[in-house]
Amino acid sequence: MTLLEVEDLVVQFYTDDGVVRAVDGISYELRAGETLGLVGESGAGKSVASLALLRLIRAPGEIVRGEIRFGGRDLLACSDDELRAIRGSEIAMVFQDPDAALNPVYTVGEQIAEAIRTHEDVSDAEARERAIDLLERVGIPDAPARYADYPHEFSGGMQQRVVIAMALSCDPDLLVCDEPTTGLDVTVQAGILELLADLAAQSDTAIQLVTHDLGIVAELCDRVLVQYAGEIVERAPVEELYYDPKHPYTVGLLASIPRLGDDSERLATVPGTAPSLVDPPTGCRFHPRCPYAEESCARRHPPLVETDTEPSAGDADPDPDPETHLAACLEYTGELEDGLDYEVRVRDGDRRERESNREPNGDERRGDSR
Ligand SMILES: Nc1ncnc2c1ncn2[C@@H]1O[C@H](COP(=O)(O)OP(=O)(O)OP(=O)(O)O)[C@@H](O)[C@H]1O
Ligand code: NI
Repeated sequence: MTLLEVEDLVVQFYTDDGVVRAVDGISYELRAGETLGLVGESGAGKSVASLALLRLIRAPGEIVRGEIRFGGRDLLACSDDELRAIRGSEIAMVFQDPDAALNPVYTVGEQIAEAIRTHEDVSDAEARERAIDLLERVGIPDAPARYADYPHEFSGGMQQRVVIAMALSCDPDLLVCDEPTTGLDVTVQAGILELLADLAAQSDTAIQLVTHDLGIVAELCDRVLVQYAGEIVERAPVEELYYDPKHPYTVGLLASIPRLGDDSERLATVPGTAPSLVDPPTGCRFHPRCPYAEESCARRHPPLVETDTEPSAGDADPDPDPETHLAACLEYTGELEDGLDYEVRVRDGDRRERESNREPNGDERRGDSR
């Protein structure tokens, strides 16, 4: 069942340097209970896209256009009151900095209990009991005693657990996590990720997860969106993205040979720099950095299309199946003359090597890539 549907979302910031189109016409959907990863290098617009879901874009920024349908309502058309009711009860957010999400003058227990009472008519005693249950559920040892502690009495990792407990207090349908473990040390990260993985597996809560970390994506996500310069350039189920990436930018990100189910692996750095969002490159925004760019790439903006069908130069055909592998590259509209030529080597946990070769003219040898 489709839970969230984003259509043609555009977010701009009005700065001294000009109009920054941080999110430029993205469309995607999220089904109940699934975990969707949003990856891409710094400045691609991942956080802005996530904040826009709850209309949390502040001046000098603005949502210029688009639709965000959630459970049948258009969040961009809701009243502020309606939106406030949805925020925290149906959609909850977890950001990178737990410190900023917690109020230093109240105990963590009070804050969680308060979050519960905001959305539900329960007695103080019941709110307290539920808050303690939540603290236990997110792995805070000695929860009844820690209820009365203040945020500064917790470590960063424990604070993030508290934030997640608060986010879960109203059993949201959608949890938006933006770099939830960045800044925490590695062992603490592992604990938080395990918690999120449990949540993803055990509850009906859908998760939209923004991260730089491909190891995290491999571990937690069902599907992945790759964002580049405000646009989605590839969309695929997680295994397909790793074993059979279709967009040259994704191939660049994966160049570090990520290992599925293995330790975290940061995204590789793609040579060149992220383009200006004030005056992005013409045609394909990735073309100045793309090893396969041809003259047409500077002229024609590639639509996000299915990668497995016969190439056609038509416009994007919105496919109702979110599992379909999509990429925005002229290769898939049949407009690239020489085709893509890359090799993806992925070693999985068993150390078996899988290869996927792409040769000029789109003649693809896949080996045992599936
Ligand atoms: N408050 C703001 N004022 C002006 N421009 C902004 C503001 N917030 C974001 N932007 C612009 O939007 C672009 C996208 O920012 P965003 O934070 O979404 O990137 P990101 O993909 O989340 O990057 P990171 O991985 O570093 O978090 C930035 O490059 C910046 O130019
Ligand atoms: Ni961000």
